[in-house]
Amino acid sequence: MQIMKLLLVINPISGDQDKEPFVKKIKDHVNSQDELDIFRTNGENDLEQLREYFRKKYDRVLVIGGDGTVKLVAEAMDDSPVSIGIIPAGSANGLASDLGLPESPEDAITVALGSETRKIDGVYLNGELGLHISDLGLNAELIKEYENGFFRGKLGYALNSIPTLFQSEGPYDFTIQTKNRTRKIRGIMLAFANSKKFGTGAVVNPDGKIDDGIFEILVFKKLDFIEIIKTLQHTEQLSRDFVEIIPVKEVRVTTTKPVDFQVDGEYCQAVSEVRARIAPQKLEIAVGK
Ligand SMILES: Nc1ncnc2c1ncn2[C@@H]1O[C@H](COP(=O)(O)OP(=O)(O)OP(=O)(O)O)[C@@H](O)[C@H]1O
Repeated sequence: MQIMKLLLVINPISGDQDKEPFVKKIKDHVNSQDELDIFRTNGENDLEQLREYFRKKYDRVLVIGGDGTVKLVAEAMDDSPVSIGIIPAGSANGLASDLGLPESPEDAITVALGSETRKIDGVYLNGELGLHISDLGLNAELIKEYENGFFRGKLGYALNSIPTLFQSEGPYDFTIQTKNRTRKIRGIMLAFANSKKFGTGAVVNPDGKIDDGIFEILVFKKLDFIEIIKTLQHTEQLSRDFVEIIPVKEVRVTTTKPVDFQVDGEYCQAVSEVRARIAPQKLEIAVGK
């Protein structure tokens, strides 16, 4: 029998839930001869510490956390060819939901250790790797408030959202430069979307595919509750008065004043320029038994 070398990366605080029951289930699942290294994130110098782990060759990296933790692992492993198994345990889990990964811990562990894998694209944004959806404007403002707020988890996000929605500094004037064209569009938020839906399940980018070698620029022009409900129902075309969609491989977005910016649910800082380019087939994720 082949001995597997596994690295388990756990974010102890994501999604406000205890991860130890997951660890126990994983230990029950793997063979007793398998090597299992465990790293618990501390939120301070995780990237440097994880890079040390990747001096060793692993057969699979298992991640218990949200999108931010998957992104951390992807950055630490750089171009190492090992595939990642995701056990979703964040407040929103956008990437896992986009990939159709199971929500129940038992099924997620089976898939995370399974043999069916899928390659996905990444997007470099000002040199930082994003895997899911990053944005400038309203959603980044919400994430900033959430990170500064007292509550975590979905309820925390909702509670922190309310004041921000009324105090948002937008709309913003976005200048979007692609190879052949420069456009100026006013909106409350501009997203760089590598996939279809937000972690909440809202389908904001109906044509988005996480492995097609392109990403979409989405400019949301206004807060329109009817259109937001359509995104939750996944059915209808979204109106161009609500969102404008531009497929790109490379783009430069500038604003007249600094705008809050987030990558995969992690607040970065306010910026007035984002240069983004696709990184095709960047990561391999376990998606089936
Ligand atoms: N031990 C820790 N203490 C405090 N913060 C931590 C710790 N470990 C990781 N973090 C922080 O957790 C964040 C990443 O969380 P992650 O995105 O995985 O989960 P989440 O925010 O709950 O979920 P989601 O991104 O799906 O909404 C990073 O900002 C990281 O710095």
